[in-house]
Amino acid sequence: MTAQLIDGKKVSEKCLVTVRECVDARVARGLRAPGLAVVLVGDNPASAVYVRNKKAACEKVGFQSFSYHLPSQTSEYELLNLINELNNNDEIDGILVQLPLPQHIDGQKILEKINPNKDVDGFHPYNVGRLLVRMPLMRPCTPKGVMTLLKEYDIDVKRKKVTIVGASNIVGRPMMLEMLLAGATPTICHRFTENLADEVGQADIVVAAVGNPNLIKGEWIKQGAVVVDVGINRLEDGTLCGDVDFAIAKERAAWITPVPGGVGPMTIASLLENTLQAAELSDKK
Ligand SMILES: NC(=O)C1=CN([C@@H]2O[C@H](COP(=O)(O)OP(=O)(O)OC[C@H]3O[C@@H](n4cnc5c(N)ncnc54)[C@H](OP(=O)(O)O)[C@@H]3O)[C@@H](O)[C@H]2O)C=CC1
Ligand SMILES: Nc1nc(=O)c2c([nH]1)NC[C@@H]1CN(c3ccc(C(=O)N[C@@H](CCC(=O)O)C(=O)O)cc3)C=[N+]21
Ligand SMILES: [Mg+2]
Repeated sequence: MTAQLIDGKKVSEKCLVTVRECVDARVARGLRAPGLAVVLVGDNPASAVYVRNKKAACEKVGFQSFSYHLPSQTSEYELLNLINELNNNDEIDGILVQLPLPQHIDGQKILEKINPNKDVDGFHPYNVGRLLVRMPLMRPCTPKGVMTLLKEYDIDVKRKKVTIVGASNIVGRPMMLEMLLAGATPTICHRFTENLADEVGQADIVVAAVGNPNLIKGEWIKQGAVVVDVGINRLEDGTLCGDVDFAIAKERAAWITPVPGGVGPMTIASLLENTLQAAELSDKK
């Protein structure tokens, strides 16, 4: 079997058109365009690229974007103060603090300072808890993007065995909660999981989110499975690849996401959807 490609770039563009239409309709009704604040601390080159992409996406859909680029020696106190200002700024509907933060700043403390209604990343424990108890509000962007992508290709997750490899707060764990909410039976694997090959081999749907190129061998994939590769790894020659051995996996899977052009663009699309949702929430107040 040769897998069909899941085109995240194409689906993300469709999502952006929908967001754009909603923004135009808001503005026509005399409402503000949604505003997104992106905060970057330090000079991580990868982070700078992502922040640029987010800004460009904001412009495409007609959002107002606010950028804050702070030096790497910014104190935790100064960053908390900035977030306080952004929480109180009525032109700002969404706040995104780019991760990772420098070592001397407690990332969890920063995320908890963000007003949960403006937490468009969905990383605040309040929003994670809402997803856990089946009352999602702001849903973490990458897992939400994966669910949108599967839905767009009519890939039903209900009753399916889903193996998620990687258990981070920003991808693996919320991915598990999304799958559970959608009626799948998720298994989540991490560093201490024994027999990773067996866990992957039993899955109808595999979601890889580790950050280790080719950790997942193509031969592990069950015939006809769906492979969603969240991993983004930059190789020495400058090219990007995922966590799954794509060439072999695609000869076994029914569906597979490429890297780039798979989950990455969907993360940005979800971010814009969440920011629009946050603006709509604040209209009601
Ligand atoms: N496409 C997109 O939009 C996005 C892509 N990414 C990419 O996804 C990948 C994961 O990101 P993120 O979740 O932030 O990464 P983290 O490093 O925070 O988490 C990685 C997870 O993988 C687990 N892990 C590490 N080694 C192994 C192993 N050998 N076997 C099984 N599990 C292992 C870790 O386990 P433990 O918990 O035990 O340490 C951890 O749970 C990265 O490549 C990142 O660039 C991230 C965000 C968005
Ligand atoms: N607060 C916060 N929120 C995040 O959502 C967040 C973060 N911090 N820190 C870093 C990770 C990583 N991440 C990506 C987003 C888009 C692409 C993306 O658009 N990728 C494209 C191309 C990437 C490229 O060409 O470099 C693709 O896969 O096709 C990738 C990775 C969001 N993250
Ligand atoms: Mg994300």
